[in-house]
Amino acid sequence: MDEKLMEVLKIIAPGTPFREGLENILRAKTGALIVVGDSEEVLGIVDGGFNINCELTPARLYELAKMDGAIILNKTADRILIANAQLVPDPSIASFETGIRHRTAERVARQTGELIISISQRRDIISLYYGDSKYVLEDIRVILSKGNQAIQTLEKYRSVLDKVLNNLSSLEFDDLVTLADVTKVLQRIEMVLRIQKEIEGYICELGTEGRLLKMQLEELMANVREEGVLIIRDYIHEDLLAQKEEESDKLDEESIAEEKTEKIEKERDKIKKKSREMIAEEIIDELIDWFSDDLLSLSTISKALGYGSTLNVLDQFITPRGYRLLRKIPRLPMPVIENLVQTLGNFQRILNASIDELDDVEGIGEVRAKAIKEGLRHLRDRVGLDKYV
Ligand SMILES: Nc1ncnc2c1ncn2[C@@H]1O[C@H](COP(=O)(O)OP(=O)(O)OP(=O)(O)O)[C@@H](O)[C@H]1O
Repeated sequence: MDEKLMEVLKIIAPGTPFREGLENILRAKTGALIVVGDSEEVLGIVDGGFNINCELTPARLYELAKMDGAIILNKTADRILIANAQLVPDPSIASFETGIRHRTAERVARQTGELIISISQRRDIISLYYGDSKYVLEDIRVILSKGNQAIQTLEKYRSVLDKVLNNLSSLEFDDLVTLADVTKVLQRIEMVLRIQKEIEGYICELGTEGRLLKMQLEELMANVREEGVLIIRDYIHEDLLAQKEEESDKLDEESIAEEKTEKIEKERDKIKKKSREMIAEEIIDELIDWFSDDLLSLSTISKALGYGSTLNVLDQFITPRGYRLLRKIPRLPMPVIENLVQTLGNFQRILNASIDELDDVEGIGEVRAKAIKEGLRHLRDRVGLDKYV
């Protein structure tokens, strides 16, 4: 579902007075033609009508729809501005609709870029026209049942994802991860994110009726994206990271003056740390976009991480930097994790470091060093236990 449609659906979501008015018109079978927006383009093609300028209530909208002609609302659809208006769009604009009402709606949408709603008198449907697009509203019950089905699918996918994530953790502790393991987990994460997008579309269309679905979705999606981003940060190839950092550095140079004052250097450091996170975020979004046509293949994912895409590349062993597992240790802030990874290099070295070695890292004192050791031990035990659940 595209962003524009999401916006449009929010305006007429169930629970709003506007939607209630539309449903009343639909039931009464009077038909209607409603323009949402009073831009100059719209006013330029309005002929006649009564100026009303009152707050939109379901009853008022319903009563006014009994009159011939179109109703013009403000952009946020909470005021009725004009009723009984004749719309005169440019007749040379192509329209593929048959009835005059729908033809007018399509033409006005194309000409003005506003949202036009047409309710058919004979057929029980509400059609939305925005720009060059058209969307026919479905019955809420149908969308609810689609949404519930999607949630059930998501539940299954999520439980498989939890297993593969735990399996990855276990391999990471044993230093036995291959690129294939990493790409399989990312593939699973992308599947889950894709279903999430679909359900968000339903929630948007359902308005207040989608509350329960929204709560279920939030619970099921807890941490999924974050885990994906951390996995990418753990495994993105050094060369790709360096290349992407160089690209974003160039952009920064344009925005930060060239003076080498200490403050600016610090600022730069902050941007650099932030940009690493952003690089991972970008990759995860890229993967969702690619995913829309096809099941994302493991070699495509490995390529996105900066490794080759040949088959045997997937068999190679790789060691994570450690962001994801370290993030699970309570009260260990991200800047400290960043220092750990920068100083010690990778997860195995962090795992096997002595208290003294950990103590030497910036931001870590003896107490914290012990807490890290303890945290990693707990985590390892938990990962081992979860393997058998
Ligand atoms: N240019 C227009 N400006 C304002 N209102 C219009 C315009 N064209 C049609 N309408 C409204 O649409 C009503 C129905 O027109 P018509 O029966 O030709 O449409 P239709 O597309 O067949 O719609 P339906 O599916 O509801 O029958 C008109 O009575 C009028 O209120």
